[in-house]
Amino acid sequence: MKNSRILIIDDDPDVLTAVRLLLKQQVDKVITEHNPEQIPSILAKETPDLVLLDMNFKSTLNTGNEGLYWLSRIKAIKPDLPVVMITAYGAIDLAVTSLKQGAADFVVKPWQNEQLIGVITGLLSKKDRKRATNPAKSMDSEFIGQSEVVLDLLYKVNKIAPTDANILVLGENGTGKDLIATAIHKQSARSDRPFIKVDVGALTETLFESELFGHKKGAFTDAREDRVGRFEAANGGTLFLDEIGNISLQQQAKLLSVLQNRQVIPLGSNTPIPIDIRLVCATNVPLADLANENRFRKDLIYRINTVDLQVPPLRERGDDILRIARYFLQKYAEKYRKAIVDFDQGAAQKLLRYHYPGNVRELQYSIERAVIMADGEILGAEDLIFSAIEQTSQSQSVQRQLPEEHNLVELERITIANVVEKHGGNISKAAKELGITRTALYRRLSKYDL
Ligand SMILES: Nc1ncnc2c1ncn2[C@@H]1O[C@H](COP(=O)(O)OP(=O)(O)OP(=O)(O)O)[C@@H](O)[C@H]1O
Repeated sequence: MKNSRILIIDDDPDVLTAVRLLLKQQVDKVITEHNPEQIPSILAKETPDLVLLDMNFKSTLNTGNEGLYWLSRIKAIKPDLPVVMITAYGAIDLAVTSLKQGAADFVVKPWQNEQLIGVITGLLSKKDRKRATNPAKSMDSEFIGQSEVVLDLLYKVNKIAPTDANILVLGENGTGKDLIATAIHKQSARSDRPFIKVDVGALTETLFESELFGHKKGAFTDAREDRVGRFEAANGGTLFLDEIGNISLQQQAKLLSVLQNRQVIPLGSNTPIPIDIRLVCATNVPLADLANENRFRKDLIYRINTVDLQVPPLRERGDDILRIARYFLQKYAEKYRKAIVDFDQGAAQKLLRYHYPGNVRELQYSIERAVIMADGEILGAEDLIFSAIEQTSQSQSVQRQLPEEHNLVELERITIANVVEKHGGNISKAAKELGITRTALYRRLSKYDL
C-alpha cells in the first residue's frame, strides 16, 4: 500500500477531497481528476497501481453510460490496471455489468472508509502476488509476453538460469536474445558479478584474440599498454558471446581451447590466467545450419550448448505483438512528450497482420517513428510504416547507383542500404563488411530512416 499510486476520477469535488484525505497517509500518491476526458493523458504521464472511477458522470458524451465507456478506454490502454467503480446506491445492475466488462470491484456511495481501504489493499496485494509469480514480470529486464510460446521460453529461462550450464540462445535477428541473456545472468547465482557482452561476429581476426584474451604492452604494433581481455573481465560472472555463428573456423579453434583449458593466455604473455565464467552464446543461425561441419565445429557446439533456448519470431507470438507495441508506444510517448495513448482498430489489425522480418526491433523502430510523426492521441493504420530495409531483404533487391556528386552523407546512406541488401538484411554481416559495430549500424539505419 505504502508504495502505491491511486488515481481517482469523479466529477464530484467532495468525493475527490474525501478520498484524498482518506488515502493520503496510506499510499505514496493520490492523483485526483474531475474530468474523465483527461484519463488518456494522465495514463500517458502517470503509472497508477489502481484506479477509482465514478460510474455516473454527468454525461456530455452520448455513450449510454459514461462510467462504462471510460472503463473500456482504461482497459484498452492498460489492460492489467485494476479499476474499482464508484457507483450510486440503486445502480447495482450497472456495477455488475462493469465487473463483466473488466472492472476489478465496485464500492457503493456513500461507502464505509474501512470497506474502501479493504477493497484497495486486497486488489493491490493480488497484483503483487501476480507480479511475483509471473515469470515475464519477475525479470526486471522486461521481456514482455504472455503467449504460450513466450511463457514456455520464460519458464525454461527460470529453470536453467540458476544452474551454471552453458546456454546457447537461438533466434532470428531482433527477437530478444540479448534480453534473454541478460535475464539468465540476473537470475543466476552470479548476478552480483560482472555480465560482459562481446559481439564476436563483428570482430576481425586480429581483434578477436586481443579483445577476448587480452594483451601485454608491445605484443603487437598498436599495443601501447596492457589490456585485460573480456574473459578475464567476466571472471566470476557471465560472458555473453553474441553472433557466435559468424566466427571463423580459426576463431572457433581458439575459443574451444580456452573453454577446454579454462584459462586464457593474453597475447605477448606466457602466464595463463585461470577463468571461471558462465558462458551464454547467441546466434541467428539455426542450430541445424550451425551443425554443418564446414561452418562450425561440432565439438565447440557441444561445449557452448549444454542447453539451447529458442526465442520465437515475433510473428508467432499472437497478441504479444500488441502488448509489446503498447509498451513501446508508452515508452516513446513519454520520451517525446506526446499525448498518444493507444492504437485504433485499424492500426491494431495492421500490427497483428504484419510478418516482422526484423522482429521486435523492427516493431520498436516502427512505433518510435510513428510516435514522432503522429499528432493525435490515437495512432491509426496510416501512421504505421514498416521498414523498407526489412522488406527488401525479403525480396530480390536492386543495387542503388552511387550518385555522381560526392556528398558524403548521401554516399554513406546508399552504401549502407546496398551492403545491408547484399547480406539479405543480416545486420551482423553488413556491420562487419562496413567495419562498424552493429549498434553503430542500427543507429545509422534509424538516422537514414532505412
Ligand atoms: N519481449 C520483449 N519485450 C520488450 N522488448 C523486447 C522484447 N524482445 C525484444 N525487445 C527489445 O527489442 C530490441 C531487440 O532485442 P535484442 O537486442 O535483445 O534482440 P536480439 O535477438 O539480441 O537481436 P540481434 O539478433 O540483432 O542481436 C531491444 O530493444 C529489446 O529491448
